[in-house]
Amino acid sequence: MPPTLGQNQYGKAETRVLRVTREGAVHRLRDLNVSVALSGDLAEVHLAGSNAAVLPTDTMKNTVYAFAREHGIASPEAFGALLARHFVASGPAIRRARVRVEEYAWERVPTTGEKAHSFVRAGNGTRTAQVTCDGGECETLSGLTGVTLLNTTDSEFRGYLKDRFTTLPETGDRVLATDVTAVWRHAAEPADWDGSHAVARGHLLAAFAGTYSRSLQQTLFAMGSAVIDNLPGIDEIRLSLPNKHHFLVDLEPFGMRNEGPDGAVYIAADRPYGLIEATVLREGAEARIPVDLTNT
Ligand SMILES: O=c1[nH]c(=O)c2[nH]c(=O)[nH]c2[nH]1
Repeated sequence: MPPTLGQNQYGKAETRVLRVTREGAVHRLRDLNVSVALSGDLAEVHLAGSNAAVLPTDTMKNTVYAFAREHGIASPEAFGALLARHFVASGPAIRRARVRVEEYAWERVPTTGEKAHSFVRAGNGTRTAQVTCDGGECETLSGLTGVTLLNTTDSEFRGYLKDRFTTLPETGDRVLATDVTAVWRHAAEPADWDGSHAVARGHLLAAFAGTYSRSLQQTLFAMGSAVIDNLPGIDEIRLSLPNKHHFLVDLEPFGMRNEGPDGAVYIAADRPYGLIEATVLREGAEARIPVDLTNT
């Protein structure tokens, strides 16, 4: 029996687009990285070498730039939806279009006078969005990645299972640090995507800061719950939290005690790291965010 074709998709990955909007001397910008993936009835392309159903990926790239000029970029979600709706209708063979967007944030450099055209790249993570259109049905996911958080106290880890390979000492006071990747699903589309994202982000940060942590797992659930509890339009959130370990340095060889009310010195470990991942759902909601979406 000859081999058969399995799941396939194609598209243009990582089209970088900067949209500048000018209102006199006051400029605004949106800086995106857009990845398109189309799938459908594309067997003949792979099996017979017919390109009749293939919209070139080069055209997809051009469409991203042309849409940015023509429609502007209101938000990553709105721009992703414009593109996904366009591409899903691009040819009879295409059944599904998925558009992933990363947004790089810029802050204004404060300047004197009327001019407002200088920006500094904000270093607090990347906003993400994904719009998938299956025929006429579109679903939007929002999210963020690379938001680094750290608590210098209010974190303990003890009472865990121990076997003959366990060496980890129990601790009632440790550093808790992570790089947040989160993806959330909207049951109802917000009127203001940027506002909704800022509120969700704020609740994630506040819950990390405000939770007395007995484990990163517990903190994760508190962060996800804060979003579900405070944003009625969000039904599901998935979080991927690496445990960025900070171990107390052994300073005893130098006759020094490395703890006390005046602080301590930690090794900021790189690898390996714990990886804590979970989905938090509104009661009765369906789990639809793919488990590995937060890892790609
Ligand atoms: O918050 C934690 N959760 C774990 O599952 C775990 N495992 C571990 O070694 N340290 C930690 N910390």
